[in-house]
Parts: sequence; C-alpha cells; structure tokens
Amino acid sequence: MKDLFDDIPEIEHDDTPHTDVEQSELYPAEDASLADLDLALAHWARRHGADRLVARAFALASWAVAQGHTCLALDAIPTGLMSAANQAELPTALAASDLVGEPGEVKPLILENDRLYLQRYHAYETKLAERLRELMAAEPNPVNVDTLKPGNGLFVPDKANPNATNWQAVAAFAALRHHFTVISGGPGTGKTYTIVRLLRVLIEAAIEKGDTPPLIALAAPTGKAAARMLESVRNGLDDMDADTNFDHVAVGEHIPQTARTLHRLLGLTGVTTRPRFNAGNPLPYDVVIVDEASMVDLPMMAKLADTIRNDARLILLGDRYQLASVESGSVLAEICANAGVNRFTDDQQAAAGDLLAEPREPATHALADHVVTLQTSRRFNADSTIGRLAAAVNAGDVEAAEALLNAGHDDLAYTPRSDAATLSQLMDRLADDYAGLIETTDPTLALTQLGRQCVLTAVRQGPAGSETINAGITERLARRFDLNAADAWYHGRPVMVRQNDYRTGLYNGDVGVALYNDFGQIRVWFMGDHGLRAFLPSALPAHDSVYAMTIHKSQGSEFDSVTLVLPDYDVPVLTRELFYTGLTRARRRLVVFADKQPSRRAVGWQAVRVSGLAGRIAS
Ligand SMILES: Nc1ncnc2c1ncn2[C@@H]1O[C@H](COP(=O)(O)OP(=O)(O)OP(=O)(O)O)[C@@H](O)[C@H]1O
Repeated sequence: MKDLFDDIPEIEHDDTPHTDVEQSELYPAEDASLADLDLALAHWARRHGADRLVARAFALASWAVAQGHTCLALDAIPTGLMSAANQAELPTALAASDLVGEPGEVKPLILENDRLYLQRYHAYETKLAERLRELMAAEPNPVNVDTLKPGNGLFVPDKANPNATNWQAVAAFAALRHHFTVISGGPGTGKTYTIVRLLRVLIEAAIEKGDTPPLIALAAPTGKAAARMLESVRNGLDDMDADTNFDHVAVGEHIPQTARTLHRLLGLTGVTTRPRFNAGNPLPYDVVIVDEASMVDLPMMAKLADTIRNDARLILLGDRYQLASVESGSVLAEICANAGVNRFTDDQQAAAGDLLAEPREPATHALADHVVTLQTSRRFNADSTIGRLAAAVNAGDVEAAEALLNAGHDDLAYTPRSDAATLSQLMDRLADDYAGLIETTDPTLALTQLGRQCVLTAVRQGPAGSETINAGITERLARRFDLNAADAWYHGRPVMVRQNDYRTGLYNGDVGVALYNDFGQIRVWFMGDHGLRAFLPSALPAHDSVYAMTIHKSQGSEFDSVTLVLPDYDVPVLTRELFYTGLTRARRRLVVFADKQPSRRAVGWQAVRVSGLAGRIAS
C-alpha cells in the first residue's frame, strides 16, 4: 500500500548561488515579517520560472503556514505584504503559472477556491478530511450500550438535575458506536472519567464474549500532557473502584500503564517527517485515545489518522476553546465548530433511547453523532469565579469578564496594572514564595511546590515577559541567599525542558529542580512515571529557568495557583484563546495582572486561522 505522503514531492533545497534575482526586487525592506524560509521558497520559485508576483505568492503561502494558517486566503492578504494593485493581478498570474495547480494536480502550489496552499499542506488537509470521513462512515461491531443508561450505575444522573441528558454517557455511547469520536470539554468536565468508563465497557464486552480485549493506546502531543493523562486515567480507575461490580484487575490489566507522545506513538523520533507507522503499516491498536487534542497540528493529525486501522477507534479528547497548536491548523476547533456538535441523526437518536433526555431535531451534518461536548465542570462549580470568568471569556463577553475581575473573590484577585513597578513588587512577593525551594533539600517537596504554583505570561520577552520575570526572581533570590550570580546551577533552581529527548526520557515541558546532594554535587530532579529521577546538569536537553512560563508552554499543565501576567500594551498573540487557556490552568486560585485595555481587547478578539478542513469534512 502507498504511504499517504509518497506522491508529494518535497521542494528540493537548491544551494546554488542565485545572483539573477535581487532580494529587493521581491521583498522591500519593510517586509520584516517574511522569514528566511519564505524568501528561500520564493527564490526557488523564481529560479523555476515564476514571475515576480507568483514568486511572492510562494513566500506568502509559506508565511501563512508560519502564522498558523494552513493556506493563504487570497482575499485577506495584508496590504503590507502585497499591494492592492498586485493583489488584483495575482489571480491571473497564478492561473498562468506552471508552478500552480488545481486540487488533484502535483504542483508546488495548489489553488482552491481563493485559497492558496503549499502542496504539502493541501495534501495534509484533503487526506485528513478523507480519512476522517472514511472512519466516520464505517460502523464498528455492535456493543451493548445498555450499561450506559441512567440507573445502571456506570454514569450516575446529576443529583441537581436528574432528568437532564448525561453528556458523559452520550459521549461514551458515541465512541462505542463509531470509529471516530471527539469528546470536547473544559477543565474538569470529566473527559477522562468518561474514557475510563468507556474502556471498561469495551473490555468487559470482549471478555464476556470470549474475545481478546482491545489493545489500547493512550497518547498526547507532549510528554507533560501524556504524563498527566496517565495520572488522570489511574485516578479514574481508582474512582471506579467504589463500584462493587467492577473487576479492577480484569479491566485494569488491559488499560495501558504508559501514555506516549504522538511522536513516539507514530515512530517519528528521528529527524524525518515520515512516521514509521502509516497507512501501509498501521498502528496495532484497536483503540487510540489522544488527550489535549487542541494542541495537535494539521500535519500530525493527518499522520495520526492515516495510521488508524479501519476497524480501530480514534477518540480525540480536548478543549475546543484552548489555544491551537503552535504550528499550523486548529484541527480540534474546526471539527467542533460546526452544526454537528451534540447533534444526532435519526438513527442514532433511536439507538440512544433515553440517553438523550428530550427528542432533538435530527441532524444531517457529516460530523453529527461524532462530536460530543461535555457541559458540567466538576472542578469549577457554579460559584467558582474562575469557572465563570472562563465562560465569560469564551463567550467574548467583555463586560461580564470585567465585572468578575473587578468584584474580588476568594479564588480570583485582579490588579488592573502590569507596568514595570507593579511587576517589580510582584517579583518581590514571588521571590518570597520561591525561597522555599532554596531552603529545602527534599526533591519531592520542591517538585510539589512547583506543581502548585506558576506565573504564566502572554509573551516571552519585554517587561511582562517570562524571561524578564524569571530573571527578576532569580536576581532577588541571588541577593537574598548570596548565590553566585555567575553560577547557572544554584540549589533550588527550577528548570523546564524545551525539547523532547528520547535518550533521557525527558520531554518538552517537563519541570525539574536542581538540588545539591550530600557530596556537594548538583543533581536535577524530575518526577517520572516510576518515581524520582536525578540527572547531571550536563545531561539535560535544552532547558530554561521556570518560575514563569508562557501560556503557550503551559498547555497541558495545571497548577493550584496561577498568576497570570498580561502586558500593558497590545501584542498580536493576546487573544481570547490565550486568555482562556492561561486562566483555566488554575485549579483553585487565579491572580491576574492585566491592564484594562489589552485585556478587554483580548476577550473580544478571537484568533482566526484560515483553513479549508471544516468545509472538506462537511462536504
Ligand atoms: N460524573 C461524575 N461524577 C462524579 N465525579 C466526576 C464525574 N465526572 C468527573 N468527575 C470527577 O471530576 C474530576 C475531573 O474529571 P476528569 O479528570 O475526568 O476531567 P477532565 O475533563 O479529564 O479534566 P482535565 O481538564 O483535567 O483534563 C475527577 O476527580 C473526576 O473523578
């Protein structure tokens, strides 16, 4: 069988000097936002016969991907990147170019309905949509869903509202009846709770029939998220222990004791972009569950869907409102942002019976029956200000968000300033908190404190950036404890790993702490699946100090207490999704430092990523 990406040629890198094209001819100096890679692609196009306008379109298509879009919307090119006059001529130039093709053609650029794609991204998008449609079209072997029904013990009706639809049971129902399901929900809405019960039904059904129980894989986009997923699944199994009819041993032994990164799962651990597993060599698992799916970018999701056997189940868990992946695409949000969410076809409504409390208008959308959003957070009850703030931010309700911030509550404190003087006072206070790390010699205590609190920032640099806050706290601690400022490794230094490292088993986002041992040597301690692990500083992959981290880096992590610092000036990254993701990292207490104007703007501004995925899946 052919590999999904076999017929997509890479654009070759050509190192021959190219004096024939003047850089300034293509890119006036003010085009600072175009990166070297964008420029290199345009030069490649020029050398392969593209005129200036088409070469520029190559650069812009590459620029669009770097901005997180999967393609360039021709009707929304910033005039700073291409003049209106050139934009008017662009469609004719593209139509005349040999380097630009239609869908189905093998050309470096593909033009489809005013969207211009680098061919690879067009292929990722079309193949992913095609693969999801294939998975959605097939019906798995029937599993008895009676155990999900209210009163049967597995999904208990909500005491406050016993007659309402139990969306957790409906999510399990959807996943039992389909090969592709998305279970979306905010923090603590019971995504893992649902999955553990769903796996139990699948495993028990197989055991009862005398079949081999399903082979299950748990995976997440980052090592940190994978570790959290595993912990939640273990907790979920323990919770289920309260149920006397449950054979923990029989079920538990078929639930994996590891959760892997997607890179690991697919065998993408080298420098190659081609995974070891693909359509021709699919994953051996019967059920693949991916947590924190909002962080999965388009290329990874396409590769993942490609590896799922036709008779296996792919279940994505995540929060559709969170920040999308740093790379291109916002696959989860696109799948969830359509008329299919919590909507069911006639057929499924009949099968669901009283799982759906009231009859609903039958849905016809391609994703109907496949996407279920969980509604009730167990972490944030109705009185939780963090929960209400999260809802207001999601709804883009600036007034409600502001009222909550200003009202003052036990779980939420707000300072409407984030100027340098205010942040300096904040760093004084934080240095007091983090002094505990320097005073302890116990790695478990130190790591527990680091899991309890964190400062999250919108940006890395500048007065309200994570680098500045990290440096400020380090400086204060160095003064107070008379640390050697030149020594990067001081007792109590918290660090965060910046890249996946399969040699040490340390992953991007893992947090450790440096402590002197009894022999006067520094060791950096991390909590692994099987307990504490210590490393020599020189053995660590790339890392940074981590009193503060960016909200992007915090995805997939949670802390009891979060201090959220937004800059007092506008930055493009400051969007509703960023604010929501940052504030929902807090389990119990949130402290916000944010100037009024930028935070108002963030709540009102939703990030939009140009992509054709939703339309393709629906079509
Ligand atoms: N129906 C329920 N009845 C009782 N407790 C529940 C129910 N659903 C979830 N919980 C509890 O709520 C907590 C959060 O659930 P869970 O970890 O499954 O949520 P999640 O959506 O996976 O959260 P996260 O955002 O952390 O990924 C857990 O302690 C779980 O046991």
